[in-house]
Amino acid sequence: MARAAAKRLFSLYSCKTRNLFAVRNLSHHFRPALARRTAALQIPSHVQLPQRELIHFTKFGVFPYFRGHCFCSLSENENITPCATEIVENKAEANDPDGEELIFESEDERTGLEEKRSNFVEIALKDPFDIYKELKDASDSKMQSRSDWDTVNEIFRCFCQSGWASNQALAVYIGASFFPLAGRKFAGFFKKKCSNDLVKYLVSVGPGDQADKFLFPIFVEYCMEEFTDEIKRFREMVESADMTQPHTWFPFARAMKRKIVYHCGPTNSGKTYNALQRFMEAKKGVYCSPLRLLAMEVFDRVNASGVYCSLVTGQEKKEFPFSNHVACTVEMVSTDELYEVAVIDEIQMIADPYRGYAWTRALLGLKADEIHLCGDPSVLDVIRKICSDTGDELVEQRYERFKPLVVEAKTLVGDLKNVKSGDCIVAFSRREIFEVKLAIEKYTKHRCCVIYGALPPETRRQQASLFNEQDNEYDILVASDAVGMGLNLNIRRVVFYNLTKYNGDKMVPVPASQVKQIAGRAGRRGSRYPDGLTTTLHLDDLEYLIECLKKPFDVVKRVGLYPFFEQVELFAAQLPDLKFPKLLEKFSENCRLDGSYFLAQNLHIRKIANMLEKIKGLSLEDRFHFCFAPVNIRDPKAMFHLMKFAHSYAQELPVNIAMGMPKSAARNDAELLDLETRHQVVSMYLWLSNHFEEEQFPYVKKAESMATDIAELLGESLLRAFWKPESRGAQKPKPQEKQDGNAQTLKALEKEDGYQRPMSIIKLRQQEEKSQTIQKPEKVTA
Ligand SMILES: Nc1ncnc2c1ncn2[C@@H]1O[C@H](COP(=O)(O)OP(=O)(O)OP(=O)(O)O)[C@@H](O)[C@H]1O
Repeated sequence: MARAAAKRLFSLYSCKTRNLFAVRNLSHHFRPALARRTAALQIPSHVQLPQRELIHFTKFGVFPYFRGHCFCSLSENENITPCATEIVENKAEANDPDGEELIFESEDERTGLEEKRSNFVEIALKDPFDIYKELKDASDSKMQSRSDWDTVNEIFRCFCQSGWASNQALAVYIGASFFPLAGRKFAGFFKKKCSNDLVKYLVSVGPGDQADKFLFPIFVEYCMEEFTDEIKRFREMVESADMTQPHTWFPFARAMKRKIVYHCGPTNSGKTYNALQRFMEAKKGVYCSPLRLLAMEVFDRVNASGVYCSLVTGQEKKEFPFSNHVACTVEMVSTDELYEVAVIDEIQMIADPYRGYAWTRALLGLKADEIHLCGDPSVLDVIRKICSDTGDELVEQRYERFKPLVVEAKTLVGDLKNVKSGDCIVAFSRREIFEVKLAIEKYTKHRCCVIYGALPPETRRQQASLFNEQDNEYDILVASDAVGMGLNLNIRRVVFYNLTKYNGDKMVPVPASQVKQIAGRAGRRGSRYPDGLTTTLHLDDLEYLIECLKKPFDVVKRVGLYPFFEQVELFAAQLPDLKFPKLLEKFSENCRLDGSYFLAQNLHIRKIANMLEKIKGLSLEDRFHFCFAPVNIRDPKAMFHLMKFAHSYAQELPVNIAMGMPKSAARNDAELLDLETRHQVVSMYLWLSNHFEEEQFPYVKKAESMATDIAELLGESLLRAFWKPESRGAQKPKPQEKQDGNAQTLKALEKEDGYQRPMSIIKLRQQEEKSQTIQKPEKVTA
């Protein structure tokens, strides 16, 4: 009866938009306890502790805690105040139309428990606060039987190890690392003071979930009295890592009435063209690019059209006198300047796990009357949501491709001899790119230009213009996914050499959005090939290509966010003894985000932070900024130079490039790799000179000229490249070997009459999966 009454106390609502849980119909019995707890804790609303599923409602203790994204808070008059306006009834409510009853466990569980607890209803339903008070006031407990005592010990052992309780405890600011100790102290206190009835009740329940749920609210009462300092410290730490309202970080932008225009459509549909028209018309404008290369293209294009424009990237600043326009990389955009028009290109990259935060910062922080976003529709929903938070007006403009992309069903039937002038062969590793180039140049009359990510933008541009020009023999382009963005290319047909790539761990199919972006490079309005074609080398991959092209864009729900240095500094003040890498780790663990954001992946940053630990004399701010230097963390030579730069900087010595300049173009792949690394080192030097005190980087001019020379040498080397590729350091496994030990290597497939890639990896995977499912019954029979 009492239990039924207790259960009638609550019902859950969830907010469709924010997964919000709110409490209603609180009984008079429980309301004061609830109010007391929430008020004492001052639990803020709209919070999410990352990767944690937090507290729901404890069985009898009514804790207004949260799950998923948010939880509710109490207003001063003790009514439950939902944290969002749009409250929609959830499943629990549907089960319980009157909002009268909340089912906590299955019918069977409940019946079992009812029986088990029939003798202990009083204890089970008692306010945990009262139980705690009784324990506190009690004299030491009486002797219990050996077996009861063993059970109680086991119950507390389970409680202290309970992931559920540890997670729930976060909501009352008991950190995961402190929880086991707090649990043990609580166990000691409880066992010392508990009454016979309590012991009997616990023994009847036994170790496990039910006991944990019974003990937890009492544990909270205990902690709130015993560990006020620890709770305060943890709360302050969590609050200093609060990233729940990033739009409030930019009060000036919030004070403006901004108009956001979303140019939404596939590649090659004229989005950027239209946005740039507005940019050039404006009195003052900024263009934010995902790549240095694209910023350079826009810089050249806009200046060529008679509008003075400056260029700002991490590595260079080319300021045109009297220019009111600037083309920059998105990370470099100023949120202090006032602009009439801003363009943020490739806005879908706002969801990029590593760099997305830079787009978020630009979108939230730009002080521009008009902001033009260009990109595919995948992030449209989340942009709508962000605009509603910021109060900006959003205008959506839809685009279609000028001419549809046509899939060639014939494919190259596995033979690179079938390439034609104007083809771009796309492969997803450097090794494959050079293998393809080698094969094409060996078996056909065509010559190849090459574009991949490790090449400097200058070299990529040089290769692109060589390919675009008609009066030379370089009529084939072999490229990585780097071709998907930023270059104006006259591509007739995009041919996918394969459709899998290494993700740092294993070979995976290339995501559909990336396939679309790359395939979309074929055919360009106003170019030699206005109609675009795409196909695969291998017939087996065609199906996947068509599937990707047909697939609608995935809807992205969250965008990247990363703290500013000031936030990390504030957080560091709470944990003064922690080393920087540990600090970053702690921040990631404890930061709170609203449901529209995720914390950017910071593996790269943490790896550099770890290496910097060996260097003494760097301030926290220096360490933070060094971590963003553009370096390939898998290239030990480049990492070595970064450490050297940091070391000199910490010693307050002039930072020297300390690297020789190669005399000639590369004669083999090892030399080509070396040139790539050298360019990276010089580029890093330039980046550091732009981000740290200039006086400490006196060799900027030298670095600039080295960068130009190395880029030229790289270009020359690529034209001569007629060798087998080598690996850089610990390389990825060869795709075929990784997927199928029996598969022939690429080399073995070089046939006398042409060059064939081994069988499609996607096909191989499907075959493997099929054979596994066929084999399964055999295993069962065996
Ligand atoms: N109105 C126009 N007049 C002349 N040329 C145009 C026009 N619109 C677009 N173009 C040209 O068409 C090509 C594709 O346009 P644009 O780069 O703007 O497309 P996009 O949708 O932004 O594609 P992507 O996402 O690949 O950059 C460009 O070469 C551009 O100069």
